[in-house]
Amino acid sequence: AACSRKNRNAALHPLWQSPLTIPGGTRQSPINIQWRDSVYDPFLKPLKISYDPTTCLHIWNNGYSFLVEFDDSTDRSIIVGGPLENQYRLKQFHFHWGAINDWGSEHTVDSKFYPAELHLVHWNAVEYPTFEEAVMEGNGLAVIGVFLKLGARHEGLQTLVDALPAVKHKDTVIEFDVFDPSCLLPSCPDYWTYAGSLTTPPLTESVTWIIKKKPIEVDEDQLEAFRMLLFTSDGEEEKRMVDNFRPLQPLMDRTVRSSFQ
Ligand SMILES: COc1ccc(/C(C)=C/C(=O)O)cc1
Ligand SMILES: [Zn+2]
Repeated sequence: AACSRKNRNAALHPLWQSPLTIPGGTRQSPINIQWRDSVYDPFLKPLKISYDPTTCLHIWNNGYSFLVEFDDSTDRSIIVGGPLENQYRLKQFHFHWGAINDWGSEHTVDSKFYPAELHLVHWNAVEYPTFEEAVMEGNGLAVIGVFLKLGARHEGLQTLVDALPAVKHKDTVIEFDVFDPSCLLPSCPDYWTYAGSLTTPPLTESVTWIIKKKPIEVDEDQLEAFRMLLFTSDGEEEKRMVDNFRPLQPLMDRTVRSSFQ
């Protein structure tokens, strides 16, 4: 008799209709960073960041977040050092945030959520010819994560916030041709680093994560500006773009290293 195949649907994430867990995944992101379990690595170098503000191109609402995308055809905006063996080119940055200030970040520190998290996505253009190919390789990407906490207004972020109404709907783009993302980094050099993955499809295990220890401060109006964006296209029933973060993933056989004692 034909064997009956139990049709067990893997849990699907409401946002992307894609599996929450990657079969065979051993290095998925995000994770909780347990401060006392992180291991100080004295051989970690300082992270060197050099961005050329004129490589900024545009802001795009891709229906999941808003991406600020950069011209990555040359090595004008790069990071090097830290845990990285090569230099990596800046491709885009984006954020994850909640409907309210109690949650929104993807990573947590000692199980604490921040209201939002910035991801600066870089790729290994030394070893791979295109971003798309780097996305598929274990050392293909390096993402700097910066936590956002509620506090003083962030003047550098405000120029970005002022442009958001122009990309309210999914698949809208606005030219944004001068911006220096280093203004969004905390001055403290301390970071954690671990081997992980993308947190949206294709969820590939290609990311060296560099999570800054110190958050930056933004004010309530700036977080509210994120929350007035829409997941939906113009003309569709409006769905506010909020809670666009992936659930925490198991640490499995990984150690989080710290650049500080
Ligand atoms: C090739 O298609 C891609 C889609 C998304 C991404 C990223 C950078 C996802 C994430 O930020 O988690 C990369 C490639
Ligand atoms: Zn992200």
